[in-house]
Amino acid sequence: MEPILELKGLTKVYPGGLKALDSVDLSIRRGEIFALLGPNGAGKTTLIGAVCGLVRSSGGSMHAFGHDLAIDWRKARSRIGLVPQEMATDMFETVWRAVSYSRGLFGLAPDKGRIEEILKSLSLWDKRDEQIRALSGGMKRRVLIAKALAHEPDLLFLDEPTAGVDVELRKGMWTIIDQMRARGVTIILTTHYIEEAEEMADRVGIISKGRLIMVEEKEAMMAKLGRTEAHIALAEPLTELPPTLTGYPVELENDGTSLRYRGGDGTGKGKAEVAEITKALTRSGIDYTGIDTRESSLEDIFVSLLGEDAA
Ligand SMILES: Nc1ncnc2c1ncn2[C@@H]1O[C@H](COP(=O)(O)OP(=O)(O)OP(=O)(O)O)[C@@H](O)[C@H]1O
Repeated sequence: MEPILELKGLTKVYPGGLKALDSVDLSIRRGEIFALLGPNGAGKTTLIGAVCGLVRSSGGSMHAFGHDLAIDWRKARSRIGLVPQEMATDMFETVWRAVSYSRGLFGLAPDKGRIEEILKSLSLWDKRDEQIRALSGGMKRRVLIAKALAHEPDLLFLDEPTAGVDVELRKGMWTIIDQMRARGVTIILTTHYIEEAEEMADRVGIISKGRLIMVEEKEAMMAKLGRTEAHIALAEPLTELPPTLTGYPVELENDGTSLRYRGGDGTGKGKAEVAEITKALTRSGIDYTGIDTRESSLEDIFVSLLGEDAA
């Protein structure tokens, strides 16, 4: 299937010489949720801005829905929605007017029923006649989402949709994003909350210093780069490892009072090896009093990848 968005060699050099995007290649599939992860200043907002026409790219090409954005920008633009990080909307407008206006801006016929549906799904219906400035931060953010949904985009960018909102609202946002996906909207989100990518995304891209250093299916990334770490507390300290543990990635720690295992590949191999190790200990007559096993998270993977990139 043709990608919904295709970037090739996308580059942005800001006046002054800073290369915010360095030859980014990315294909987005129809209907997926793609999470773009990266530290502050990595280039996430610049990438979104380039696709949405807010930032002029310095090189490369962008195609959306088969249209070359450099030529047919208008045709593609009406199908792309953006929820920016910050409110750029009239604070004195009412919620209803702001959201209805967004629909009109894209040339769609007014549809009160659709606006009502959107406001209800975002729990903004009761606030429809309030001025935006009177809303809480979380509600303002939902107004931004409502505005972006009002013109029924097929491709939606969410730039840090849950930054600064409380945990409860964040979970509520995830539900809304899930509902959008169910309607067939393709979603690209940037986030600082790796938990959010772990929860929501089908694929994850990691960007650092303007370079897309990895793009993978989330599950594949976790399987490829995931690790198991286990600490086995020993009943009596050891001075050296028993021969039965030769070949396993284990070492003694805490003055020989525990064993540390670090290995596996995120597909369950680690847990299986830890079980073998405990059997080997029993065979060698070594007692243990507890095992603490932990699978690495997307966060661990992210940190280790960025560590490599920084080196
Ligand atoms: N208008 C601009 N002029 C010059 N440099 C800019 C401009 N906008 C962004 N930059 C720089 O480009 C780099 C990428 O910025 P960008 O906002 O795309 O990063 P980001 O990944 O979205 O960061 P954050 O997570 O903090 O939002 C940063 O070094 C930033 O300082």
